Amino acid sequence: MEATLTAPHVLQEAMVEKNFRTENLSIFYGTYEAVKGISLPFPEKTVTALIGPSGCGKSTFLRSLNRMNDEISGSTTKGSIWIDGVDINASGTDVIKLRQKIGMVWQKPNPFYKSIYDNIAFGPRYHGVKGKKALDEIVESSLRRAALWDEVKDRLKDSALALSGGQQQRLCIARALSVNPQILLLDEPASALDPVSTGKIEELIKELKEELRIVIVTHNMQQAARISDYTAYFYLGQLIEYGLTEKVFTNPENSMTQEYIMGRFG
Ligand SMILES: Nc1ncnc2c1ncn2[C@@H]1O[C@H](COP(=O)(O)OP(=O)(O)OP(=O)(O)O)[C@@H](O)[C@H]1O
Repeated sequence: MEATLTAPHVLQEAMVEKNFRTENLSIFYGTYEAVKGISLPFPEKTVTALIGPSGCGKSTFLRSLNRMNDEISGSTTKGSIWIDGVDINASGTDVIKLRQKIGMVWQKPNPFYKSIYDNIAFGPRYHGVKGKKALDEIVESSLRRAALWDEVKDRLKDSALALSGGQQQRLCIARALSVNPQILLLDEPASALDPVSTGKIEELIKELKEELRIVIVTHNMQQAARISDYTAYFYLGQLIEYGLTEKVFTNPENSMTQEYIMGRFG
């Protein structure tokens, strides 16, 4: 397999990107190596799309970036994830603080069984924010940043479960934003949504990247092409190709990437 074709070049970029990158990251389930020695940079103010056929390790890789994979029994990790000069895979990492810095939104909207307000206030309260005024401000600014404020400002005490699927997903993004993360991990955030809601999420991603780094797993090639700056193509746990999205989609270096993008397999 030509899988390592672009690896040296990626490694170089990963070394230049100091603040957020992986280095030879491997992730195992028992003895099965689901992610194989991947080095990837995530530059500031960019969206990086992770694409590839089902089972190639995209979600496993994404989850490892804020150590959510630790929660899966039998999962182990080798290699490094550098954030602000610190390897978060090292022992002694405060994972609660880490997940404050690196928020995650899942495929299926998962609001808490609480009011809209309390969904957003939950994280800040947990991290010690007290007082109605301070919380009110965070709730409003988070909902505004997630482009949901106008739709919910008159019903903040209603259950979050009364919102539509698309609204619930924007609520989950607002909840992630409420603790001021530097990085947002999105695992197929629009795959359960209708085209209008999907469009809103995509617009939101484009706006949010002005403030933070975003890594998104998507099966939707048009979506990856529309919203990402960089694309990484995974196959069987390996990084086959990485580069500027425009280049990967119009002139990929690897024939496997081309086949996948053209919809010939996967
Ligand atoms: N909890 C787990 N226990 C054991 N193996 C797992 C677990 N989760 C994932 N795997 C395996 O690891 C490999 C990568 O799975 P992963 O879900 O990361 O792929 P993916 O590219 O995100 O797939 P999809 O696009 O279908 O979501 C697969 O072979 C999968 O079966």
